[in-house]
Amino acid sequence: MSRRRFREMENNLPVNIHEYQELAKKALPKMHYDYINGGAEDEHTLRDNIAAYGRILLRPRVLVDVSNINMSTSLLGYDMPSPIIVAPTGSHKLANPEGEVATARAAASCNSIMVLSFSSSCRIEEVASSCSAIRFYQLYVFKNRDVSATLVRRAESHGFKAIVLTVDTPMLGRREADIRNKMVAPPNENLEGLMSFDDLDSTDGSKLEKYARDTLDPSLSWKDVEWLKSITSLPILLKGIVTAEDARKAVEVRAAGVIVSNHGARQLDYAPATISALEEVVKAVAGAVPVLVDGGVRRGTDVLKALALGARAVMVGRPVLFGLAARGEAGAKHVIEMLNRELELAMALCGCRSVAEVTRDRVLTEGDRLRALL
Ligand SMILES: Cc1cc2nc3c(=O)[nH]c(=O)nc-3n(C[C@H](O)[C@H](O)[C@H](O)COP(=O)(O)O)c2cc1C
Ligand SMILES: CCCCCCC(=O)C(=O)O
Repeated sequence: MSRRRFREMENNLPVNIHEYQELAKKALPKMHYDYINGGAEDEHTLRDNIAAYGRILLRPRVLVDVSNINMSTSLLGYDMPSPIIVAPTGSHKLANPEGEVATARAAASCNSIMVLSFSSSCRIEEVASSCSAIRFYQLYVFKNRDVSATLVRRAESHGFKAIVLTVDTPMLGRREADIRNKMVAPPNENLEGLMSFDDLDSTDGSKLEKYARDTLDPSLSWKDVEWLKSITSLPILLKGIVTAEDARKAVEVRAAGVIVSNHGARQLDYAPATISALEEVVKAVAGAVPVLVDGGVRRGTDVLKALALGARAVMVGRPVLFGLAARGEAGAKHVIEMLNRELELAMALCGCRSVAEVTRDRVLTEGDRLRALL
């Protein structure tokens, strides 16, 4: 590439996640963009996941020497240069033909942990051999438990370091854009030889929803965490918890971590925005295990707010897919880098030199403002 062309591209690089979203919308067929961007039913929670961050204000402290900012932290004993992790999202080949392999390389080049989705469009083995990095594997439990168990064993034997069990999806949420578009997901190559999907074509509506209805086990319950423990020695994080009651149960069943998530508002509409549910969960867990959060993180300041409310790390879903759709691996990498740089700046401007200094008093929540009026 000529130096001039390179400079042109550099000058036109998106400067924030919103611009990546615009580019992704232009780049993708409507069915695929709607699948990635959409939420369940009225999309109330989808809007609120983002809006709730906007209702939290920052309380910066000044005249702190911030010439060195250290964003590093650790999770399950693994050191991370920043608390930003790639959330599990299915079917990356919808965004880019290289799929999860490109995303894995992008995350690895930022030393960021990636959680590979059970609904990955690339094979576990292919992702594992594409680059070396710490990776976790997200699990759905199918009616046919052998299928899920086989994938867990494959992930474990290919070096994945933890299982993220998604607990908010006994059935797929009602995503009306997908129904209208008759959404078809690319084949999950990991399931080749394990199951067949003959009658999906007969469905008039979201084929993804039909596939989920046929496969996901709606009887999954707390006792099944024991089953999962019996088939893997990896630590298990539970993803999709938004209440103190369930957070306490997660600790009781000895989960290694809790992820406050509403599945990017794709499951139960009118579930709370995750940043509004975070503190309740953090208090209930009382330091027993790390608490992560995802949903609506679009800015470094959002990450800082989540850390201040007790999150050990945050996961980002759609932003990485927007980057991938817009510019492939380079775009996904740029998205992670941009969020890291924004977090660094937010920490400096708030007078926080390390994540340990991002304390509760750096944020003013809606609850704080209401309590101040009493
Ligand atoms: C296109 C898409 C696919 C997703 N696929 C999965 C999945 O396979 N497994 C899972 O546990 N969560 C899945 N999620 C939810 C994400 O892990 C995460 O909770 C959510 O994207 C966070 O919200 P954000 O997109 O606003 O960052 C998916 C989300 C999106 C947008
Ligand atoms: C096996 C069920 C399909 C899951 C589709 C991926 C997903 O979680 C999503 O939110 O979309």
